[in-house]
Amino acid sequence: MPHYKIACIPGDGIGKEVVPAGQQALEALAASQDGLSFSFQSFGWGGDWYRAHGEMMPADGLDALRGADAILFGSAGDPQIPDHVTLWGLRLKICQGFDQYANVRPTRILPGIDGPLKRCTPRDLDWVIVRENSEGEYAGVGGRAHQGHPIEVATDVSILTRAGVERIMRFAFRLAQSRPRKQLTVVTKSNAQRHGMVMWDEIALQISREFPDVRWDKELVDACTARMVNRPASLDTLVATNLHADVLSDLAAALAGSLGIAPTGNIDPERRYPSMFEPIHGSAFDIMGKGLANPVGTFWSCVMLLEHLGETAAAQRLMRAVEAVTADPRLHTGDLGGQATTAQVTEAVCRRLREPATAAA
Ligand SMILES: NC(=O)C1=CN([C@@H]2O[C@H](COP(=O)(O)OP(=O)(O)OC[C@H]3O[C@@H](n4cnc5c(N)ncnc54)[C@H](O)[C@@H]3O)[C@@H](O)[C@H]2O)C=CC1
Ligand SMILES: CC(=O)C(=O)O
Ligand SMILES: [K+]
Ligand SMILES: [Mn+2]
Repeated sequence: MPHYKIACIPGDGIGKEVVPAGQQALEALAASQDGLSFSFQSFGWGGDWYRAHGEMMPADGLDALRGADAILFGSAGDPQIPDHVTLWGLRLKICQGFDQYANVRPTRILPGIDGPLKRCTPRDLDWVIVRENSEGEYAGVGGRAHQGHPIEVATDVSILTRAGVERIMRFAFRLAQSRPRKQLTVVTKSNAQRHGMVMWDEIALQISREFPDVRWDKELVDACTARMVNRPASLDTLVATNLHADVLSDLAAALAGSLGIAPTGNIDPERRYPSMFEPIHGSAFDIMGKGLANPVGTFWSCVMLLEHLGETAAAQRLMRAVEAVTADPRLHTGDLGGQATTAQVTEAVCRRLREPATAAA
């Protein structure tokens, strides 16, 4: 009988609201499916932990997570603490510590959601962005000197390694191959970034030869933003560097209706370590603590978590429950133009999950 240990890290801001919602959905799922069970361990790391202990998580915190089957994460980001301290002290510490090098970000226009593009139907927008999640612009390499002096200097050096690019390209081609259209767009900037991105392009070509059945093309990142808006149906799977994909995926989420619905998996494809699932959004300082956050991005992240565990039927059941709820505009939160609260949306999803399997399935 499958029993899964899930580590929950709500973190900061609306993470504290959406992660408990995700846990409730997983509990409702288990309660209504024979043989599926979870135990949850919650970690109070983040800004409050920093105020109490001077660090975002304990130095040996990764050891406490190592035995988990998966991690459900909220957000790192506190209005009183610099953003680079919160992000590097928690989320990136886990992503890098567990070498979760593939960040996977699916985007679709869910039923009932009115996207901002007037000529884009739900059939036209069905993307997965693969974000390199271990190096590139967010490698953390660089430094600052002579602070406050006129000669002050600061660098963030983008690092691309052959090993790092090969593994993310292989992952992206394989993912594209598993989707019906078998199509990959390699996002680049090899006109202006004339070293790392040129190697990126060369490795894409090399890896493409292992996947003769995948159709692929290359797009400069600036032009890619326009293509996402003007020709969404021409895209399917995309692969991009850490920074490029970070930006493109917020755009993708907005084009699908809201930042509040989009999910992420921070995946270790080799399964040496637990993978971590989270909504793509951050702490949302403007709405935190008010019970207004859209929990759909977290529910969808739970769907990805279940898929990663091989619980395909449960994943589909949760996704259908979420889609049934987004189809009802009375259950839309403020980011989607509605008035529903986090609790109302969560209760509606859980109610559907508790319905007899045939009705919900
Ligand atoms: N993975 C992580 O831990 C991330 C952390 N952050 C951190 O979060 C903090 C705030 O960052 P921002 O740039 O403002 O991005 P954000 O994603 O927190 O918010 C951007 C806008 O989207 C809205 N929004 C986001 N999620 C929503 C939801 N579930 N329901 C309804 N509305 C939602 C917010 O209200 C805000 O207006 C910063 O400290 C940042 O570093 C940001 C992105 C990811
Ligand atoms: C930090 C951030 O924006 C992200 O992980 O998407
Ligand atoms: K997040
Ligand atoms: Mn982001």
